Amino acid sequence: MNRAIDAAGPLQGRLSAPGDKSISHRAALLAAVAEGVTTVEGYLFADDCCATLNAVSVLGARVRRDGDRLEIEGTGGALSEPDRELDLGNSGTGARLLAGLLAARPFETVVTGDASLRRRPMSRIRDPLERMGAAVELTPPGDTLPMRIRGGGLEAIEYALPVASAQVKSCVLLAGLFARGTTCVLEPRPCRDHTERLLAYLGADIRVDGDTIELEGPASGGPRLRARPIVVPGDISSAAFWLVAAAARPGAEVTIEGVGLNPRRSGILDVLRRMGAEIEITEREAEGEPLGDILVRGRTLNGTEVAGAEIPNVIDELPLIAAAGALAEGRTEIRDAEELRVKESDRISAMTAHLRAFGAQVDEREDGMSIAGGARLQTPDAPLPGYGDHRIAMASAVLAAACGIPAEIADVGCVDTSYPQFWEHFAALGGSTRGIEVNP
Ligand SMILES: O=C(O)C1=C[C@@H](OP(=O)(O)O)[C@@H](O)[C@H](O)C1
Ligand SMILES: C=C(OP(=O)(O)O)C(=O)O
Repeated sequence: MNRAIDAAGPLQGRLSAPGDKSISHRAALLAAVAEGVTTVEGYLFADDCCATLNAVSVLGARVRRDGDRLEIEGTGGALSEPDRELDLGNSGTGARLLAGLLAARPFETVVTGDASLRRRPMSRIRDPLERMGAAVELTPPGDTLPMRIRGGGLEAIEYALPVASAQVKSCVLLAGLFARGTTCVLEPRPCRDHTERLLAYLGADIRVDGDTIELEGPASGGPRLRARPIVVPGDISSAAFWLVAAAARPGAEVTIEGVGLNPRRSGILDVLRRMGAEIEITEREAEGEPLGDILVRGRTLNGTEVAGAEIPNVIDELPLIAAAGALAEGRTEIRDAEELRVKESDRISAMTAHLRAFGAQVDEREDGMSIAGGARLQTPDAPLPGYGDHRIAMASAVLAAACGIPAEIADVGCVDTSYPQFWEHFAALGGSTRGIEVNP
């Protein structure tokens, strides 16, 4: 299915962001090894997080869904041997975090995923898990999925992350929950800390001091995570689509309610403010992760630079920041973002191609791109490929909405990976889009 975005006026209105994808994965995984029944409100029922739920239920956690509410009866750590391969679909987070839990179990599991996930690098989790004592076999030649893990008998390690990746950090911590001794992880740059927060909330013995995280393994037997209710905030990475669509278009005014404002995730607000966006935040009372409503009024934006320590904070918003750069006056530089090349698609080359199709001038670099703003954007000559990558498809839809010109995005099914209500929300804010059946 393709999607046509019609020319329309500036977006207006308010809506609630869907549940946070990163926190939903962690809620499912930690509840599965906790003692007792965890209730989860606001879980993201999108393809990625449903794949994680499915995996934990195959591993013996009891999962019940009642409307938007989820109940997960934990195994207390004793995940059971699965009777089939675990397919994490498109989800890097699901596959890499789950591997941390499987590394602790004395049986063999095969973890696989869709064609995109089977291209993504997995040696980054194999290396620390093997040092802890698990046997992890990846598929040659690229050390990718399918991955065969045989775990058990883990020893804690001290691990300096070679890449600033919250997935690798979390994988090591989840294994460390079951390892003998104190697991210590050092981050080269701050990346999202939802795992640390949730572990602390569920009673793990975890300490964070600057760039160092220490986690105690079980004193005896299993971990002592105790089920407690989890409320998942709205996903700032999903809210960001509307924030950018509104910020870059004079006349737009959009409020996104209930958005998670974890300081390691909210860099998109800093970037947009640097570009001149008008943003007002109303914080809300919340336990756990900080939360608030975000109001954005549209203006003409200016270019900016995004690099260094800011990159992990905005890693999933970079396609959108590139789109904002094409809409801004002046130059936008994105550097130190080579990780984008190993996401669901090569997001540097995908966004370069899309922005050029809209008429923007872009220099592609190995670790980012340089975008000359101020170009007169136009309708692309042909439907833009979605590259099977939800963020690319949605960022390009937003670019069309923000400049008010028609465009067609191909194969938009990938949007369900993280944001199944995306088109509905687009319409709720006054956008006009149409599904187009494409004959095979
Ligand atoms: O831990 C997480 O939930 C995530 C970490 C990031 O990946 P990396 O750890 O590969 O940087 C991010 O891109 C992904 O969407 C979610
Ligand atoms: C990179 C992403 O997710 P994952 O790594 O979990 O596939 C994303 O959602 O942009």
